[in-house]
Amino acid sequence: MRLTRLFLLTTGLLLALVSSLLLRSIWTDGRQVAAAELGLAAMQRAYLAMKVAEKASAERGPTIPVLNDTEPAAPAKRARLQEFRRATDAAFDEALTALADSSDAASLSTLGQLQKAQRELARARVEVDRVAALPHAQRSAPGQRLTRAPIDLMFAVIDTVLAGVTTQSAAAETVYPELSMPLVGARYAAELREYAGRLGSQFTTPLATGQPPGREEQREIPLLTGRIEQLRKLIALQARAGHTPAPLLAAIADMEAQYFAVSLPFIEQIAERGIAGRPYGLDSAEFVARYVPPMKSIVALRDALFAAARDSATQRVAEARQRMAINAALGLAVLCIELTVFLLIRHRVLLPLLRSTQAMNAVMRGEVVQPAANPATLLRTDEIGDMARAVSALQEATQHGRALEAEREQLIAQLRQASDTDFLTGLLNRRAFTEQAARLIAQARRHGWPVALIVFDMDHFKRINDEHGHPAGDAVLLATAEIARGQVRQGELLARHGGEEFILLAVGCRPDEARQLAERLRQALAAHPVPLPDGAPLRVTASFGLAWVEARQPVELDELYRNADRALYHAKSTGRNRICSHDELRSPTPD
Ligand SMILES: Nc1nc2c(ncn2[C@@H]2O[C@H](COP(=O)(O)OP(=O)(O)OP(=O)(O)O)[C@@H](O)[C@H]2O)c(=O)[nH]1
Repeated sequence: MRLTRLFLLTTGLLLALVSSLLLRSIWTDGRQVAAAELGLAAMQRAYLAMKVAEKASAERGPTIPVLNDTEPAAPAKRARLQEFRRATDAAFDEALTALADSSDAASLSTLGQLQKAQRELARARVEVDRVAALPHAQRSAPGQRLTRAPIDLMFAVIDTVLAGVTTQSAAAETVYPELSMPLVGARYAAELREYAGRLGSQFTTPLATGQPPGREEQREIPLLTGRIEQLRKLIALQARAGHTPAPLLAAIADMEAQYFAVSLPFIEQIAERGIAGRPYGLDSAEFVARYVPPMKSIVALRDALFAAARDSATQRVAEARQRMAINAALGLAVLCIELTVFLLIRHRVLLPLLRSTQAMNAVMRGEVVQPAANPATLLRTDEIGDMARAVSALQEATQHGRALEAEREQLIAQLRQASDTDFLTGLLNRRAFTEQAARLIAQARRHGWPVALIVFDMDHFKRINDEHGHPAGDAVLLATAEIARGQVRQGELLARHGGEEFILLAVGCRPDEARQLAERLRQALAAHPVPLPDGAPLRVTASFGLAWVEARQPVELDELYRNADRALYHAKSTGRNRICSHDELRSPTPD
């Protein structure tokens, strides 16, 4: 796998891992926040239901004086009762509205329970009003217990409301179990408030009538006192479990000081007197004035428990939100670092590596290449800088070597050409001619081609040198070479054979064509006077010796040359500026 790909892959995997861890953590915190918010909302609805219980319980306070009133329809007592009833109704309205706004199953169930309690309360109130309208003598007739029945109906209302409270509290605990402790405590406090109220209610009729408590009251009082003590212990247990905030401890201490240290002993004393048939020593109004206010400490404890639950949940929500924010920021930072590291490694390692590799490949292919690294990379002091410098040095050394090689080859070519070429005329020299002619003759031999050889020599050349000087002789040789080169065709080999003698080999050339070629050369030379260095034209001629072999005849260069040379000699000796062929030498001369 290529490094770039491997690096991309590992970076991607790392990113995926970090992102999934972060997302998981954010998702967990998000769920906790959502659960806490749901739990808080459910707890608030439970609190509203407890307020209903509190108000409906408090409504019994002004109900009992109205029921026991000696003077029916006493306006002040009636007005007070109406005021308490309105408070209960308002508490019902608030709780029912909140429950109706929430669509979960627990809220619907609690809504049903509170609506049932509302109907029960309506019936209880009707009963209260009916009994209160009866003549006093009828209401207070011993054994009739007419005033007790409506109060029992009101107790039933509280039981129904508390069932709703339990449903709603359980819902809050289910979605957010951390609320469990304070909510249970608050429920105990609400129950304690109710039972404390009921305990007080046992005495209002006996106190109003000055009678000892009836059989029913005597049975209820120890039951209620026992339940109250039980709730006290449960609340104390709740308070001892885990960390209890200072305001909560203060509320418990306040309840102990006000209700348990004062009100409860007071009520036990009243009960004792009543059961013993002794005078109570206070009327119903005085009893209410002493017994009811300390009960506020129980409600205060309930509210303190709610506040503790709310604070704890709110704090956890804030902590979870903070964690989410920190995790998101951390995640973003990790992503940025990952990306930066990736770009840095790509820019500082992978790209220089790639460029160096490309440079080395190009060097191997012998291509002209761009620099192996940019100037900044070459200045680096790390390993990549070392590598870039090494590759760059290799590149330079290779380029230098190549330049030397090219120079050497050029030199060899020049030397080869110089060794093959006649320095004066630029034609092939004798050695090169012999070499190349041997190859051509071998080729002609293989194919059975005819071959012709023409040897020509300048006439009276010594005289030219002698009369016009050696440079003039050189000029004549040069001009002769030029003229001859103009007559030569592809495949014909022309050379300066030595001194003022030239040689021309024509492969695939028949005898008649060879003679025509020699004639063209002779005429061309004769027709072109050579301009001497002093400017004067000089007419020059040459004599030609011609030899050949017919097609498919054995051919040897040496033999051909000997024949052509003899023919040339003959041409010289028979007048010069003429062509003589070897066959003429063989044929008998006319004279
Ligand atoms: N200028 C010059 N002269 C050369 C060169 N090579 C040979 N010669 C001269 O060519 C002359 C050849 O003379 P000869 O062999 O006597 O022949 P010739 O004078 O041409 O007489 P024929 O061949 O009989 O017509 C000599 O004087 C050589 O010195 C050369 O490269 N340059």
